[in-house]
Amino acid sequence: MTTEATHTDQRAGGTTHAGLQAWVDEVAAMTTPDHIEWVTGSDAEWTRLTEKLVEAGTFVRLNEEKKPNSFYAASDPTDVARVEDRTYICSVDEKDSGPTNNWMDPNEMKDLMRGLYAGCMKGRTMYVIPFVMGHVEAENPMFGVEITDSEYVVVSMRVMARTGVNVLRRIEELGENAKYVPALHSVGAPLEPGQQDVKWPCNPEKYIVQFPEERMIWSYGSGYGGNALLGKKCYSLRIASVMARDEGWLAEHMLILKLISPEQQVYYIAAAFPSACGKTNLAMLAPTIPGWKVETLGDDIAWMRFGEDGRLYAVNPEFGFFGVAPGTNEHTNPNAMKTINKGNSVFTNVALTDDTDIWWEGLENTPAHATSWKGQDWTPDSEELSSHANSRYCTPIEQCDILADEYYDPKGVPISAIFFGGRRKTTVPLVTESRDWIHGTFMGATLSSETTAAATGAVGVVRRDPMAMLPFIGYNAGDYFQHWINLGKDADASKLPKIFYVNWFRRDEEGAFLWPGFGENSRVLKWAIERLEGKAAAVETPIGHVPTPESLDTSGLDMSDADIAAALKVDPEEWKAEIPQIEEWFAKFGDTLPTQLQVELDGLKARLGVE
Ligand SMILES: Nc1nc2c(ncn2[C@@H]2O[C@H](COP(=O)(O)OP(=O)(O)OP(=O)(O)O)[C@@H](O)[C@H]2O)c(=O)[nH]1
Ligand SMILES: O=C([O-])CC(=O)C(=O)O
Ligand SMILES: [Mn+2]
Repeated sequence: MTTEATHTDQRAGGTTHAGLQAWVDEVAAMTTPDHIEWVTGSDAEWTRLTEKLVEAGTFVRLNEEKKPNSFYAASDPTDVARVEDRTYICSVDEKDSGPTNNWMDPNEMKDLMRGLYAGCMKGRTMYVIPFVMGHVEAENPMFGVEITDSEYVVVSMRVMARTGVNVLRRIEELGENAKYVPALHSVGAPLEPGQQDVKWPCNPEKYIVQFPEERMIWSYGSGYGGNALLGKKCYSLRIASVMARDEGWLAEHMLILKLISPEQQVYYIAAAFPSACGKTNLAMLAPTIPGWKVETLGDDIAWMRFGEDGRLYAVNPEFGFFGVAPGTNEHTNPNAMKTINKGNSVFTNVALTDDTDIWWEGLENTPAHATSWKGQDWTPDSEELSSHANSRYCTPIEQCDILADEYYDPKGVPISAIFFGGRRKTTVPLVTESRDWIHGTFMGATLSSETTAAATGAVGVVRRDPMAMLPFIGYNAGDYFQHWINLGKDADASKLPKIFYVNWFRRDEEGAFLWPGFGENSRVLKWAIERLEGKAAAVETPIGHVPTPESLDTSGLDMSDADIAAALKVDPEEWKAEIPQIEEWFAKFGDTLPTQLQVELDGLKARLGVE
């Protein structure tokens, strides 16, 4: 045997876990890759794969001085965001996918996709990525194995999840008792012998499919973000939400932050905002109010279980940040900037500067010339944007200077407050406190937001996005609401997190944001904490408790009293206009809508004086 062949054999790897090996063999027989590699997670492997991506033109190595060990990628212009209309929950019973998900019979879907998968990895390498969401030392480690034919995915998965040989060894130790989510991914672009590859292989036909009963994921056609990094939305939200329903916990689209008061009191807060509505920014907040400090635990996903003390504990299952690039800068998110400047990151669909650094709209030091994400010359006078609105940085969480030590605790942190928030130009005030858990669940269930570029489709359209989970609930959303209510009912009410509804995005008549946001959002965190402590005043309104102008700390804030009042305003007329939309939304659920939510709606109508 030649040295080269030995080397290849080592890479080929394999596992002593019979079930896993059988699945890998079955997928290989179906997709017919040229090679199979078991991903180890070693540095040498990272170097080899990133070099391969550079050679293929998918990656450009960035300036070592500015972004060490970092890469720029531009995707195919048709493959830039999650594809919600191509995302399916293939439960056995259609009813279980509910009115908010696409559904197809699981057997029909498998037949269809087997047709697509047949030979789809021809000419490519099939990578097997053992990973764990959360801690490998957790009581029930949440394993997954992603099979993919994309090196970009392998490299990104290494940043976003704990991957590699240590995880595989743990799966093998647990043997057939090890539960793992099989997650199959292909870009759907086989290569004929001698055929030149493109920089960003993908297929115009895309399917992002969850099989909830089997805890299994099949993804085809896309190489980007939540479509392809299957540990993230597909597993940690869609599949995990089904596990959570069955086992009595919550898998949520939430950041987790640690707030430290000037008196050194510590509070943990979780917050759910729809995609591209401010989770990463709030998670890494640099408070503008003196003496307050924020540390980060997570920016996108929270798994929450009740602890023995009756409190709700949250862990972040991820290992990196997949953050929206545009708008990120030294002012809005200095902590993200520090994190990415340490390197070891992948930047997708941003602009490439002439000194091989990256740039995007909103970043400081606008270059006189750059190459846009579409590969075109770009100058500040260009009509087109340099970066796609859903361009992203993918960066290791451990590089974040303000990462809280508790991130490493598999038990998680006890949550004191949950924020729901959306992007609304009108109607929704800066912050509203719910009366109790059920009212808070109602706020979450009726959460609305303007659509963003994080998913394909129209941007800026107001839609209901319950708990910021509309694209991520892996089952019937009516049952999901009931699950939230049940968890509250079974808990000690005094230990439940308090629920708040926030909106950083209200506009004035000229269309400008009323609230400065970002670091100033610390003022809202402070008010919420003072409400928990019984220290801050509030006005009772038909929709809940909002701050009195005096109770919100506005010292040093450059904002007129009129603007503060406008940001906090509850306008009954605007809310009356909201009612038919909520009714239409609730009507979708038929008899799966929990009666408690109907009671909440009736109460709101009565308080607003709506018939
Ligand atoms: N006006 C305003 N914009 C904000 C604020 N916070 C975030 N944004 C902007 O909202 C966009 C998305 O913010 P992110 O924090 O990345 O959103 P996210 O919720 O983490 O998004 P996903 O990663 O898609 O789940 C960025 O362009 C931010 O600049 C805020 O307080 N005020
Ligand atoms: O999943 C993705 O592609 C990015 C993300 O966090 C979201 O859209 O919420
Ligand atoms: Mn997200």
